[in-house]
Formats: sequence, structure tokens, C-alpha cells
Amino acid sequence: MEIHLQGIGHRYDALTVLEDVTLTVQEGETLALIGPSGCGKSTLLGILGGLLQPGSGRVTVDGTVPADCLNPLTYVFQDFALLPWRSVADNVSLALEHHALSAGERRERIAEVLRRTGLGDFAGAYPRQLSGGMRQRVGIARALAVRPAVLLMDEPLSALDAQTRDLLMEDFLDLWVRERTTAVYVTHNLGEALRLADRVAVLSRRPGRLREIVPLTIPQAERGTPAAQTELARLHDHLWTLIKDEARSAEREMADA
Ligand SMILES: Nc1ncnc2c1ncn2[C@@H]1O[C@H](COP(=O)(O)OP(=O)(O)OP(=O)(O)O)[C@@H](O)[C@H]1O
Repeated sequence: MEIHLQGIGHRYDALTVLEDVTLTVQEGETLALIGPSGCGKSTLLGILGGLLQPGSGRVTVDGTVPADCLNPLTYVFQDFALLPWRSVADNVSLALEHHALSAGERRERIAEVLRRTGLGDFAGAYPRQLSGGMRQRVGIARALAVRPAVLLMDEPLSALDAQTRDLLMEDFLDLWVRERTTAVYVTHNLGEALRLADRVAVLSRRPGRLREIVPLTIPQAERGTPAAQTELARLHDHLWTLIKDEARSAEREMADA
């Protein structure tokens, strides 16, 4: 499935947040969305997922949705959004409750995503018994249970410590990059963008405009190798150059506010 954004603009009352963003999320790609704080990344993700109607411009969707997909555009949130009184399996089940699945099909989907996210032994555990990384795995399992056509992720790792983040990133690669799930990934972390993405879309400071789309040609599987480090460092410098002045100005603006 592809999502096309054409001339997207958005404002919250007097605050213009996005201006003239034209961008296509391509089938099977992981697109990272980066830019300075407050430039409108989450707003753009909300527009991509149909949670928000853009003030101007058009969103169109192309392609067919697989027959077993229950929710084509599915979000993963940074704060996990788990219900503490429900077990891991029941939190995943939540995503399936309003769909016409038999009890057997539901059980099968839950078991499958728990296995794929490494939670097979934790079906009966409660969120308070899990580490932050495990909780975010539950959030991801819940998103995958509906077999989404596009995964929309808003800083899914930012609440986690660095080590857990690195481990989960490797699992992400297994889960969706190698399976070519279409994904949009909002992050502040250039390292995450460079590890996971096929392309990185860079927004300017608010009002967010598309500054550049940086394609990554090194396959994800090779990005951990020593041979890839020089090129990745070059891309990191390039991305940082694109956003640093904008980030500084945005920071000053926030400090003055
Ligand atoms: N519902 C809302 N009502 C009013 N202003 C909003 C609303 N949502 C976001 N904003 C403001 O719009 C701007 C863009 O917000 P948004 O969350 O889209 O940016 P962001 O790039 O994701 O930010 P960050 O990097 O800090 O997470 C910010 O200044 C924010 O305070």
C-alpha cells in the first residue's frame, strides 16, 4: 500500500505547523521522519494515519489491502498505551475485539504475534511485571496482530534506555524491515533512522516543510558491519547538517517562550 501526501498544510488555531508537504510512502519501505522539536512530525503522522484531517492538501492511498488485514493503518505509541489490569495476551487481544474473528482465530493470531515478538512465555504476565522494553514489545505485538498494511510509529523507543533501544531495534529489523512491512517511523534519533530506514525524510523547523529525502542504499543487514561505517557516518553528518541550525533556532524559540 502506498500513501501519497500532496501539498499538506496544517494549523492549530494561529500556529502554522506544516506547509506544503508533498511526499509518498512507498509500498514495503521504512520511511523515517526527522526534524527539530515541534516541527510537526507527529502531526504529519496523524495526517498519514487519518487521525487528523489536514488543513490543506490531499492524502490518497493506493494499492490493495491484504485480505487478513484488520486495520490498514496501525499506530505504535511511545508510551506503550497498555492497560495495566489486563495480561499481555489480553492487551494484544484488545486490538482484535471489534473484529469478526472466531475465538480460535483470535487465539492463533495472539499466539503468533507473541511468538514473533519474543513474548511467548509472557502471555499471562501483567504490564507491571515487565521491563520497559518488554512492554513496548507488547505494544508492537498488538499492532502486528491486526496485520497492518502500514505501521505508523511515533518515537516507539524514546522511553527506553539505550541498551534496550539497541536490542529492540535489531528485533524491529527482523519484524518488519526483513518482511517489508510498510512503516513510517518518527524519531529524534539519527542513529535509529540510519539503522532502520530505507529513506529519511527531513522536515524543516516549524512550519515543517520537506527539506530533503535522503535515500539509504546500504541494505539494513549490512549496516552493523565495519565496512558500512564510513558511509553511515557521512550520512549522519549530512542529516545533522540539515537539521542542526533549525534545531538550534527551535531550541532558542522554546527557551524564549
Ligand atoms: N492539538 C494541538 N493543539 C495545539 N497545538 C498543538 C497540538 N498538537 C501539537 N501542537 C503544537 O504543534 C507543534 C507541532 O507539534 P508536533 O507534535 O506535531 O511536532 P513534533 O515535531 O512531533 O514535536 P516533537 O519533536 O517535540 O515531538 C508544536 O508546537 C505543538 O506544541
